[in-house]
Amino acid sequence: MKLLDGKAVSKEILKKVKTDIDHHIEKKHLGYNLSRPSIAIVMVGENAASESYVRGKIKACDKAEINHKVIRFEESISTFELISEIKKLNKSHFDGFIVQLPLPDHIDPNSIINEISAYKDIDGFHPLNFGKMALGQKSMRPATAYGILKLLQHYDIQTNSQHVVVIGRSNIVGKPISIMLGNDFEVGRSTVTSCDIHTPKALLKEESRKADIVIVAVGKPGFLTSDMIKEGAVVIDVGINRLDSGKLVGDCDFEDVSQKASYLTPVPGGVGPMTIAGLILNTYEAWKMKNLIED
Ligand SMILES: Nc1nc2c(c(=O)[nH]1)N[C@@H](CN(C=O)c1ccc(C(=O)N[C@@H](CCC(=O)O)C(=O)O)cc1)CN2
Ligand SMILES: [Mg+2]
Repeated sequence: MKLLDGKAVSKEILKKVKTDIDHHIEKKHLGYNLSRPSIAIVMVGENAASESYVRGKIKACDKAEINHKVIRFEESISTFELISEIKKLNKSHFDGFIVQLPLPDHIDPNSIINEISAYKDIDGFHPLNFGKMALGQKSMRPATAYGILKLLQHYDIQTNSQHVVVIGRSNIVGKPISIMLGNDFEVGRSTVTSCDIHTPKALLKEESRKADIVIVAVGKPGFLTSDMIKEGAVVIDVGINRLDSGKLVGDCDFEDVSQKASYLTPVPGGVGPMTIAGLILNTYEAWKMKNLIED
């Protein structure tokens, strides 16, 4: 079994984004002195896990030399007030921004995401970007799904004509990765089966045991076991679960699944860092779009 080292691949991507930005700035696109990209990260209330992920995003911005600002609001902010802050950010100098999820229970995330300018939506969650992504058009793409594609590509793992089983259908991971792998692109053209936590276990197992690639994103430690995969399957573990002991684990029974899988993402150090790489790639896209830089 080979580990898919998301930490190392992410590092490589950040380095490349930095040098690509340097290159555009040195070239003085259209005769202008371009400023480096700058982004804002909106955080509402307090959430220890979100704090940790945002620290990761800040570190990544520093590595790629992307300017960043964290904007914090009280847990008690109303939907209306938050939307008015989003409208300000839409008109701001920032090339892009995100609203860190989850939001407090009294705020419907869709009502916020729908207000973000699609041009500044570096999470790729706005319906316009999601729709473009689904249609196979150029767009900002949901970062985790984008990161997974980059990881598969880095390790030369074929997706063409492969049977992929995705377990989980969240808007931020399961749904977009199912669509992207089903699209008609080189990293795509898969036969995708979409399952979730409600799929009867016997049916799920019947499907997942046929899969060349299993992507699990259900948020349940130990959910995927070796009897649910075929020998040599590629397993992408999107789960990030903190046990009472403080240990971070994914959705796979790691020891068990590693006996049978050909490739497996560790947790931590697998998909998590690739999510951040996806965000940085989207930032670079948004910056190029704003400055009319073509590829
Ligand atoms: N606005 C968004 N909110 C959320 C997203 C998102 O893409 N946009 N995704 C997740 C959380 N997430 C990014 O925000 C995220 C999760 C995990 C990691 C990561 O690097 N994990 C590390 C471990 C980190 C730790 O020790 O706590 C790893 O797996 O190695 C990065 C980003 C939900 N919200
Ligand atoms: Mg097959």
